[in-house]
Formats: sequence, C-alpha cells, structure tokens
Amino acid sequence: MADEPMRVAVLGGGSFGTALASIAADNGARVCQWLRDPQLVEQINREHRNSRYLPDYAINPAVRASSDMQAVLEGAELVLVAIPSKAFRDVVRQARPWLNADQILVSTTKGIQEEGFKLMSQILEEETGFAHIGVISGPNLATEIAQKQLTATVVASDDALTRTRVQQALSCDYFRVYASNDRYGVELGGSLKNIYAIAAGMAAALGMGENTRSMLMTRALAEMGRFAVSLGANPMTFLGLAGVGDLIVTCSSQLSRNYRVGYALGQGKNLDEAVEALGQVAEGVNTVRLVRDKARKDGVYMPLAEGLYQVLFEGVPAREMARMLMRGEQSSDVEFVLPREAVQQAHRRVEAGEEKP
Ligand SMILES: NC(=O)C1=CN([C@@H]2O[C@H](COP(=O)(O)OP(=O)(O)OC[C@H]3O[C@@H](n4cnc5c(N)ncnc54)[C@H](O)[C@@H]3O)[C@@H](O)[C@H]2O)C=CC1
Ligand SMILES: O=C(CO)COP(=O)(O)O
Repeated sequence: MADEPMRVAVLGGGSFGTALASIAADNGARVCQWLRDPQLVEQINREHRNSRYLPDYAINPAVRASSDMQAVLEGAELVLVAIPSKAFRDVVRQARPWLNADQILVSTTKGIQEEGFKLMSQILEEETGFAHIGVISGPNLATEIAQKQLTATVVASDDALTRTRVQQALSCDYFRVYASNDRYGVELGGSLKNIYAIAAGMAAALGMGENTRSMLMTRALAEMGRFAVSLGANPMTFLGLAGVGDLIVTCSSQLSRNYRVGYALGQGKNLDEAVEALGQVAEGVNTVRLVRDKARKDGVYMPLAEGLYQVLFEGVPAREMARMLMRGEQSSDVEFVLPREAVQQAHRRVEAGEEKP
C-alpha cells in the first residue's frame, strides 16, 4: 500500500485551499477540492485556474474540483479544511456525514469563533470527536506558494500520525513542513498575528518607517506572549514559524489581506470600504474585536489590540492612537527576563522619592 498515492480532500475554493490542493497534487497525491461555485469548479477542471481567488497562477491539472461534498470526502485519508472561520463550523457540519474516525482532519484557518473563543481545530474536535486532528499554520502567503516560492509551514497535533501524514502529503521541494505538538499555540499564533498585520499596513500607509514596523512587530510578539500565558498556552511556540515567522510575513507584505485592509484604512477608507474592496477574508478584523474583549475580561494588558480596536470600531484616528501608544506606560523589553511589574514598581519608587541616586 506504501506506493498508493495518498487521497487528499480540500474543503474550500479560496486562495489557500487552492494553493494547498496544488501542493499536494505536485507531491503525487490524488486531490479533490470541494467548492460551492459550479463555474469555478468547471474552470479549475478545464483551465486549471481559479480566476476568482488565485488569478494568474496555474493549478496542478491533477487537482479535481467538485461541488459534490460526498464525492470529495469519500475515501479521503487527509481532509484539509480551508474555510473562513465564520463559516467553518457550518461546513464541518455539512461534511460530517461523510467523515470517519480513520481520516486525518486538519484546519488551515487562522481565525477564532466568537462563542466560547474557540479555535478551528477545537471545532473539528467538537463536531467529530475524532482523534486525528491537527492544524497547519505559518508564513504561507497563498500567492507565493502558487508561485512555488520556497516556503515553510508547521503541522501541529498531539497525534504523531497526523503530523507524519501531513508532512508526507505536503513536503516537497518548494514546501517544507515542520512538526509541533502544540496545536493550541500554533493555531493561536496564526490567529493573533492578523491583528498586528492590520496595524502594520496602517502604519505603512501613514508613512511610518522601518523602525516603527520593527517596534510594532516586536511589541506584538510581547503582547501575543502575554495573551498566550493568560490562556495557559506555551509562549515559546511563538518563537517558531507560526508565531514570529507569520508575524514577519504578514506585517511586511502587501500580499497579506490583513495588511491590505490596514493599508486602506491608513489611506482614509472606512472599515466597510476597506473590507469590501478586498473581496476576500481578512480574519484579523473579527479577531481584534474578540481578542480585545477577552483581554479586557481576563485583565491582560494588550495596548496594541486595544488601540487597533479603537481605530477600527470607535473611530479614533490612527495617528492619534499611535501618539497615545507612544506615551503609554513605561514597560519592559522581554517580560520573561524583567517582569513588567518590576519596571512599574521601580518607577513608582523613584517618583515617590524612595530611591535616591
Ligand atoms: N490566503 C492565504 O494566503 C492564507 C490563508 N489562510 C487562512 O485560510 C483560511 C481560508 O481562507 P482563504 O482561502 O485565504 O480565503 P479566501 O477569501 O481566498 O476564500 C474563502 C473561500 O471560502 C469559501 N466560503 C466562504 N464561506 C463559505 C461557506 N459557507 N461554505 C462554503 N465555502 C465558503 C469561499 O467561497 C471561498 O472559496 C482563512 O482563514 C485564512 O486565515 C492561511 C494561510 C494563508
Ligand atoms: O496567513 C497568511 C500568511 O501566512 C495570510 O495572511 P492574510 O490572511 O492576511 O492574507
């Protein structure tokens, strides 16, 4: 059986689902991709192109597209779910009758469900109760993958079979798959970085420079780590591709939709116009709201998420927010080395005259 090509199903006809389907087919797998739009199905099968979400790139002709979910899922060993977070649970429910416990189910979606603050692989688990569940996340701009730019991702699961099968299905000469057993941390990193990509796009549109971008990205990492700790997650995972790696790419590239939404806002568009002009999903818009609310509720200090929320939803001008953030409390560089509270206490003591030079 070792020589049999792996059977891979991809749910989702957007840019990432399409890019992943093509990688797996390049790697010799038998790939079926499910999408709703029959015209796009027809185009993928006939022209090997997805003009709606990934124009200008050739899809491996071996990818078969279909809007028949049952046909796509039956017999699949690996199922990649590349559906925006808002529709993720609905689509998994639709798929449920044709899923079975031997299959490996992997979310590729970087978003959070509002009810219960659930990540997508938790939804896979809840809806199926199966054991082989994982996520992939990392610096993976779909357009660059479609160009076969050298790229790496992380597969995260506490199930070794899931990690190994995903590595077998997707690793090829332009795509490298690293393994992690911290599913929650990897998935959380992928969702959180979208917030800061919006902020980085906005800063760029306002003419802010590379020092600013660097400050933003590094402080974003500090804030993400703080949030992870508050949720009992391991902040060390953010040192990898799914944390720092994804933060770098999405805070630096116009190919990131979150960055582009931020850029449009920085140019003076309102949120509805910016999202409308994009025509694709920018998960960070919803994530910033959910994370800001949760941080407030749990008492986690997240000034960047709070600031971005106020710009997006409260009408605070971005430049004004940047000024306020620069005048925020004096803080620690790496809080795992010097705790933030120690910096604040030292300030209080000096200001109270308790510490003389
Ligand atoms: N595009 C990228 O570069 C990357 C995207 N991702 C993640 O992948 C996830 C999927 O996004 P993309 O493919 O990029 O999105 P996209 O915006 O390119 O496409 C979304 C796809 O989902 C479909 N869809 C939406 N609602 C649906 C529903 N109710 N039923 C069936 N299909 C539905 C749309 O028709 C479309 O085919 C996102 O959460 C994103 O964070 C992750 C890494 C890279
Ligand atoms: O997650 C991504 C790249 O790793 C894609 O980012 P956008 O969703 O901002 O396009």
